[in-house]
Amino acid sequence: MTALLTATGLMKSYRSHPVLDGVGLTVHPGDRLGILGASGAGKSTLLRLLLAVEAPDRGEIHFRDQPVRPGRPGTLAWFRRAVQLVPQDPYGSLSPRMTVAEIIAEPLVCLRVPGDHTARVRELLAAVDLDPALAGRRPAALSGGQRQRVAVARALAPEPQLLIADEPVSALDATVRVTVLDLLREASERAGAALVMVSHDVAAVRRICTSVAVLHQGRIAESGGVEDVLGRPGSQATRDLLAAVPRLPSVPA
Ligand SMILES: Nc1ncnc2c1ncn2[C@@H]1O[C@H](COP(=O)(O)OP(=O)(O)OP(=O)(O)O)[C@@H](O)[C@H]1O
Repeated sequence: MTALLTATGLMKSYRSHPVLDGVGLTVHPGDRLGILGASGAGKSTLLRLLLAVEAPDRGEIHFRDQPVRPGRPGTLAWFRRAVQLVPQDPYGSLSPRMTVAEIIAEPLVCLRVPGDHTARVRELLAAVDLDPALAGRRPAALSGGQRQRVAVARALAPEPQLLIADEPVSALDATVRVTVLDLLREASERAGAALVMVSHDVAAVRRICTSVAVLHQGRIAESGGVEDVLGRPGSQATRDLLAAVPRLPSVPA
């Protein structure tokens, strides 16, 4: 099967301090890959490279065999449509002046998708289990969980092939984390989009991901199927992460 996203030998240093040191990973259609790492492991840096907002010092990223490098505005329009971000903080990431409907339609407007987006917005509200009556509300009138559902709907709007989620539930109350995680899994599955989720939270990765790569001091310490890596950890980095995080209930059958 052709890979969706391939990263090989990614190196990145800031002021001669190496942050990523030869990172490689592959995402196939339908994968849900968790990138796990402690604070400072290089997760956010890797995410910026994968989103092509920053260039690696060395190494390459390909999306469906096409090279991806940040460059002149417009040159990556195809990639900007195919890969969408679900940001970490639903409080900071939604414009307070826009309505829910405007926020969800925003990528379609930015990507100059023609037509009236009302029907698509209604469909996306349903896809993330939000009441259509919320379409005219502004983010301040929503709960944290509802805001993150809006962020997921916005990311799904342009029918992406890959969602990249940056600690998508770390800013939410423990009580809504599980429902938003499950929603992310179900919505990405239904939309046929692969998922890469960056997290320090073993329980979140275990709950919704199919595979995992453990990032430690800028290198992949180990990677593989979620149950293989987290059930039989082969690195101290994974054992330390497992020791640090409380468990969430497992997914109902
Ligand atoms: N733009 C930058 N300039 C200088 N140093 C940076 C920059 N971005 C990241 N770093 C450094 O790179 C290292 C890894 O940071 P990064 O944010 O990628 O880790 P992380 O795994 O996402 O951590 P956290 O979970 O705490 O967000 C840190 O030591 C950080 O200080």
